[in-house]
Amino acid sequence: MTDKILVVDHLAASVAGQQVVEDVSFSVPATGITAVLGRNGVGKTSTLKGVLGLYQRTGEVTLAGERIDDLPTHKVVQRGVGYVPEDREVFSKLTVAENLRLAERKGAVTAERRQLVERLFPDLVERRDQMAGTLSGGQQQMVALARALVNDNRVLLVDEPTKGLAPLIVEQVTEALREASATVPILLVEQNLEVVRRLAGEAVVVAGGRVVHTGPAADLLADEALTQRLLGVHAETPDSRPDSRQVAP
Ligand SMILES: Nc1ncnc2c1ncn2[C@@H]1O[C@H](COP(=O)(O)OP(=O)(O)OP(=O)(O)O)[C@@H](O)[C@H]1O
Repeated sequence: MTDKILVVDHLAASVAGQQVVEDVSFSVPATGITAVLGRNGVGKTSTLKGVLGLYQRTGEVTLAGERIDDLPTHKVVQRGVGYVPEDREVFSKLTVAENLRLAERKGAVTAERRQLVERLFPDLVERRDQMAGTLSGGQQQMVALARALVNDNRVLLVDEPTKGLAPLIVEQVTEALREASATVPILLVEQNLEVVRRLAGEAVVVAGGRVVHTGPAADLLADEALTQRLLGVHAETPDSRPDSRQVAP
């Protein structure tokens, strides 16, 4: 029995003939939230896509002790890797309920998962018949999260869920992720360091397509010099405003 749900070993990924992940190794604990941090364009999203097989990759990826790097994306997903993409990718011409139904994997939806989604996102229950394209950005993010959470996954890969959202909605999404993380481990790409501070147990910092730091998120954020060097921002104080500390471009 391993305490790591996902192990990524010397992952390299390329797209359109360009190498976008050079050599990334890290592991995701079987509980809690692990944050992937780094400046813009360093390869955070590409790392998630490499794990999923959406980008051509080499290296080893192990899920609960089993290799998944030789599987096509749909099989990686079937094994229990949920994905919430950065741009949400809801089906805008379908209703909220239809978006959720399409995401349901045979045998992966349980009564507990449905209840969790309904508890976390009461607004979506009310809006179940509304076209997803007419929802606000925050509501669309909730649809994207709900689609991953309705299935009994072994790990979730969540890419910048608070990007572009108003502070109140950032708060709601943060709370939803916190509650969800009690039921499934999460690998979270996130630029808002206050959200990271509140959610993440571990942090993985990427620069130039490589991992340059791993360790407890709280230790990284408490180290002003290190945070400045790796992320280009000053470390936060507990009373810093949630929307004021983003990783520098
Ligand atoms: N489909 C693609 N075609 C061409 N280049 C790409 C593609 N996807 C990513 N890249 C390039 O790979 C590099 C890493 O991009 P990636 O989106 O993984 O970075 P990121 O760390 O997630 O950035 P951000 O924080 O801005 O979202 C960038 O230089 C980007 O331009």
